[in-house]
Amino acid sequence: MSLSTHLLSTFSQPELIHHQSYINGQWVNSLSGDTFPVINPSTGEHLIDVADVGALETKHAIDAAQVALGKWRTVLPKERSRLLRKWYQLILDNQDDLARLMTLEQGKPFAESKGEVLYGASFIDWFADEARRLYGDVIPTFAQDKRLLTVKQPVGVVAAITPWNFPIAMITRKAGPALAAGCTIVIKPSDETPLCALALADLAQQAGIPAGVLNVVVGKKAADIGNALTSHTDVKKLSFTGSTPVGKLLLTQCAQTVKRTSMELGGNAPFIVFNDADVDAAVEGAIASKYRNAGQTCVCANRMLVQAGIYDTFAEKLAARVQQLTTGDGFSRNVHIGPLINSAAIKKVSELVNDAVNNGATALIGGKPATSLGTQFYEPTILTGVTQDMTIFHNEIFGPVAPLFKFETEAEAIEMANDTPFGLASYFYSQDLARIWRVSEALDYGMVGINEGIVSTEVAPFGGMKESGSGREGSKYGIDEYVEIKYLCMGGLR
Ligand SMILES: NC(=O)c1ccc[n+]([C@@H]2O[C@H](COP(=O)([O-])OP(=O)(O)OC[C@H]3O[C@@H](n4cnc5c(N)ncnc54)[C@H](O)[C@@H]3O)[C@@H](O)[C@H]2O)c1
Ligand SMILES: O=C[C@H](O)CS(=O)(=O)O
Repeated sequence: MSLSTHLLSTFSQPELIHHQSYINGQWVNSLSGDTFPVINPSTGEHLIDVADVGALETKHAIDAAQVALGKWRTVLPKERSRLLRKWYQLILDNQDDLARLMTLEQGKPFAESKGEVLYGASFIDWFADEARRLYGDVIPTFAQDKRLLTVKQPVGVVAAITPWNFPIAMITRKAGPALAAGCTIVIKPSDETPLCALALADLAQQAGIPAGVLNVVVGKKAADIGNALTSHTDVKKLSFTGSTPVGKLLLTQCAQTVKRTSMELGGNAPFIVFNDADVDAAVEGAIASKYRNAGQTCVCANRMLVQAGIYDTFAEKLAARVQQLTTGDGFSRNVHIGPLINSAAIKKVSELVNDAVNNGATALIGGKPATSLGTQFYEPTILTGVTQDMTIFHNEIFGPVAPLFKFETEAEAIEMANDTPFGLASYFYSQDLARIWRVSEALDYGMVGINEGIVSTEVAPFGGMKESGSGREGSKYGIDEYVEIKYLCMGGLR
C-alpha cells in the first residue's frame, strides 16, 4: 500500500517515497513477503506498508557492502569527496520533500523537520571536505637504518543502527564520515521512521554512489537484524545511536568478534541557572533546549537546577514563555510542539509526571496528556517543588516536561548535576567568569553549553561519557571512528 493520492500530491518528487529496502543498488522486498505499517504519530493515519526484512536480507546487504568495499576504498579521496558533495546538494534540493516525510512519520513541526534536513546535510558537506584530508604521519626514526610513518585506512564494512527522533541527521552523522573514509555501510533505521532513511538512499543512488557502498535495511525484527550485523565477521564497526539499554546489549554482541564501536546513547542533561545568570537568557535557552522535538532529543535539558535566589523569578518567566507554545499537528501553522512518537512514550512521560506530583511536586503548567488533540500529545509542562529522590530526577524524560529543582550552593549544584550514570550534554547560565571555568571543568559530561541551550553542530565533537556512550560524531574527530591507523616501519635502509 502506497501513500494516499492526496499525500502523494503534496510531494514535488513522490518517487523519493520507497517501501522496499535498498540493497546493492536495488530496491528489494522482504524474502518472506511480510510488510509492516508506518503510522503518522499525530493522526494515527496508516501512511504506507514497508517491506519487513530480516536477518537473511541483512546478510545480503553485508555481502554487497563487502564486495563494494574492494573498489570503494581505492576510489581517490577527491572522487569520494565529489560524490558526497553531489549527495549533499541533492539533499538540499529535496529539503521540502524530505521534511514532509519526516513530519509525516516522526511528527515534529515542519519547520523543525526542514531544520533537521539542513543539519543532517551539513554532516555530508563537512565530511566531503574531510575525505581529502586523511593525513598520516612521518615519525622521527629511532634507528639510522629505519624510516617510520603512519597511514589511515578505512576500517571496512560499517553497520549503523539509528533512532527515530532524528531520522535524517543520525544517519548522515554516520554515513558521511564512513563513506568519506572509504568504508561501506549497512544502515538499520528505526522501524518507526523508515521513509526518511530510504529517501536518503534514493538520493545517494542519484548522486552516483556505487551499488553496495550504502545499503538500508528496514524491518520490525530489530533484534534479528542486529544479531546479523553484530555477529558477521565482515562487519568491522558498529555505530549505534539509541537508548543506553540497547547500546549495552549491542556492545556485548559486538564483543564476540571484537568490533570497533561508537555509542551515542541516552542522556540526563542538567540545566543549571545560578543567581548571577541573565535570567531572561536562561529562560530562552531553556525553551530551546527543553521543548525542541517535543523534548525528544538526547541532549534536551532534563533537570532544571535553579539556585534559590532566582528560583521563583525563573519559574515565573519560564511559565510565561511556555504558555506561548502551541501544541498540535506538525503541519499546522505556528505549532511548536508535535506529538510524542508512540503510546509507550505518552505512558512513560505520564508516569514520571504523576510520580513527581504524587510525591509533592506541583504542575505549574500542563501536567497531563493533551487529549483534545489526540492520543499522542502531551501538554508542555513545568513542575516545581521537585526533589532529587523523585524518579523523574534519574530518568531521561523524552517529553515536553521541565522539572525545576532548587539548590543553594555551587557545590550542591555540581553534586546534583553529576548524580547520574549519564554524561552526554549539560548546560549552565552564569556571568561570573571564575565560576564558568570552575563549573565547566567540574561537570562530568561530553558537552557543556555555557549561557547556551543549543550546542549541536557538525563542526564540533558530539558525544558523551559514562553510560551516554563513547566516540565522537562530527568535527575533525568524527572520521577517526572509521579509520585504522597503520604504522609502517621501513628497515634495511643503510
Ligand atoms: N546520543 C545521541 O546522539 C542520541 C541521539 C538520538 C537518540 N538517542 C537516544 O535514543 C533513545 C531514543 O531512541 P529510540 O527509542 O529509537 O532508541 P532504541 O534504543 O529503542 O532504538 C534505537 C535503534 O535501535 C534499534 N534496536 C532496538 N532494539 C534492538 C536490538 N535488540 N538489536 C538491534 N537493534 C535494536 C531500534 O530499532 C532503533 O533502530 C533515547 O535514549 C535517546 O537519548 C541518543
Ligand atoms: O537526539 C539526539 C540528537 O543528536 C540531538 S541533536 O539534533 O544532535 O542536537
